[in-house]
Amino acid sequence: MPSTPSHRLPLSSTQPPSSPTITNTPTLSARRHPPPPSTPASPWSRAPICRRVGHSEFCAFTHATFASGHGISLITTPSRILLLGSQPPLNLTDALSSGDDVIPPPPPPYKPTPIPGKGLGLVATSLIRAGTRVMRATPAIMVDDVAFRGLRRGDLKVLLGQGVMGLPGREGFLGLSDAAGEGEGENGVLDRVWRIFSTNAFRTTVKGVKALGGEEKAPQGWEKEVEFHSTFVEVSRLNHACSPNLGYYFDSATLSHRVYAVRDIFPGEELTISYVDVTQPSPKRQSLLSQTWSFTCTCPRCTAEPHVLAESDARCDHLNRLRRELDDYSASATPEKAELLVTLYELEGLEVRMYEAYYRAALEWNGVGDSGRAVRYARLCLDRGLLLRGPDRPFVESMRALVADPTGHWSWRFRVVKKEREEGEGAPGEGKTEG
Ligand SMILES: C[S@@+](CC[C@H](N)C(=O)[O-])C[C@H]1O[C@@H](n2cnc3c(N)ncnc32)[C@H](O)[C@@H]1O
Repeated sequence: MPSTPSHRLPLSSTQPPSSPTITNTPTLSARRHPPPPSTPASPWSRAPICRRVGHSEFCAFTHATFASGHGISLITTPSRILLLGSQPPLNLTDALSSGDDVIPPPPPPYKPTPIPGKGLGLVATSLIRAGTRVMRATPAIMVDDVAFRGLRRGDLKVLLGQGVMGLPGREGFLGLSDAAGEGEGENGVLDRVWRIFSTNAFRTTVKGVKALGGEEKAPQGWEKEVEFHSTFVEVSRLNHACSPNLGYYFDSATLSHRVYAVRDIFPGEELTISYVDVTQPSPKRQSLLSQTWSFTCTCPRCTAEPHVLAESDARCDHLNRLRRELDDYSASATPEKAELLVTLYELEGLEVRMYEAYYRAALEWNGVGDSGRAVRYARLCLDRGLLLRGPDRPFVESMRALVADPTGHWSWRFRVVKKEREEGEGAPGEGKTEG
C-alpha cells in the first residue's frame, strides 16, 4: 500500500455522471400522506405517496419557484428536506440570482444541434476563450443516494415521476435523451422518466448540512456530506469526449453545476465533457462508456490509427504508474518524474486534468528546495484547479500556502531531508569495521 502522509493532500478525480447500476433492498411499505400544509414560510410541497427503505421514508418534495421558476424536486427524507430547505440556497426563491451573476450573459455562446451518431449536442456559436464559464445551472431533480441505492426500482420510478411532474420546467426534463436507460416497461411515462434520469444523472455532494435532529436518527450538529444523484437539463445535452474542451464541478454552496472552457473553443466546435476517467487507456474508457451509456466513443483519442492508439494507451499506463509513484511518500520520486507527468498530460490533451500534474510538480520542486519552480507550478495548479474543482478543496488550500510561504510548507525539502536521513541511517552492515 502506498504510504501517504496525512498532510499530503490527495486529489480525487472529476466526478463522472452517476452510474445507473442500482442495488436494491426490500421496501417495507408504501405510505400515503396528505399534502403538507402550505405555509407562507415554506415554498416546499410534498407529493402524496412516499416509500420506505428500512426505517427511512422517502418522498418527492418540490420547490416550484426555485431558480427563476425552473423549480427543483428532491427525493429524500422529510428530516433532510427540513435541514436542506432551511438553509441557502434551498431556502431562497431564486438561487441563480443570489450573490453570483449568471455569466456569460444571455444569449449563451452555444446552441443545441443534432450531431451524427450522438443525438443532440451543444455547438459553439462564437469563440469561447479558455477559462470562460460556459454554464451555471441548478438541478431539476436530486435523488438521495440512500433512496437511489435502497429503493426498489418500481418505487424509485413512482417518486421520480412525482418529482418530475411537480416541476414547472418538466418539459425540459422530459425532452432529454433516454438513450442509455434500460427497457421499455409497461409504465409509459414513469419508465421514460427513469430512463432519462439514468442517462443523465451526475453524482453530486451537498456539504455541511446542518442537522436539526428529529424523526430520523439524525446526528446533532453537522452532517458532513450528503450524496445525491442529480439531473441538470442544459448540462445534460453535453456529449462525451476523451479530450474534452469543458470541465465542470458541482458547487454545493449554490447547488449549481459550473462548466468552464479548458481551452479556446471555436465557432462550430462541439462542446464536450468527460463521462469517465480520461487518464485510463482506450479499452477501459470504451468499456465503461458502452456499459453505462450505451455508445462507442469515436473521438480522436479513440479512433486514431492502431500504432498511434497504442502509443496513446502506453502513455496512459505510464502516466498512471508515475502518478502512483509520485503519490507514494516512501518512493524515490523526483521533480523530473513530475515534469514527465506534465508532458504526458499535455500529449494526451488532458487540459481538463492538468491541475493534477501541476500539483505534483509543485510538491516535487518544493521537495528538493527549488521554491521558484514550486511556486510557478502551484500558481498553474490554482489557475486551472479553481475552475475545475472549485475553491473549497484541500489542494487549493495547500497550493495557496505554498505560494505564500514555500519554505514554511510541509513539502519544503522533504525529499532532501528524507534522503539525508536514509544516508545517515546507512545501509545494513555499514559502519562495521572488518578484522
Ligand atoms: C447525457 S446524454 C448527452 C446528450 C444527448 N446526446 C442528447 O441528445 O440529449 C448521454 C447520451 O448521449 C449520447 N452520447 C454522448 N456522448 C456521445 C459520444 N461521444 N458518441 C456517441 N453518443 C454519445 C449517448 O447516447 C449517451 O447515452
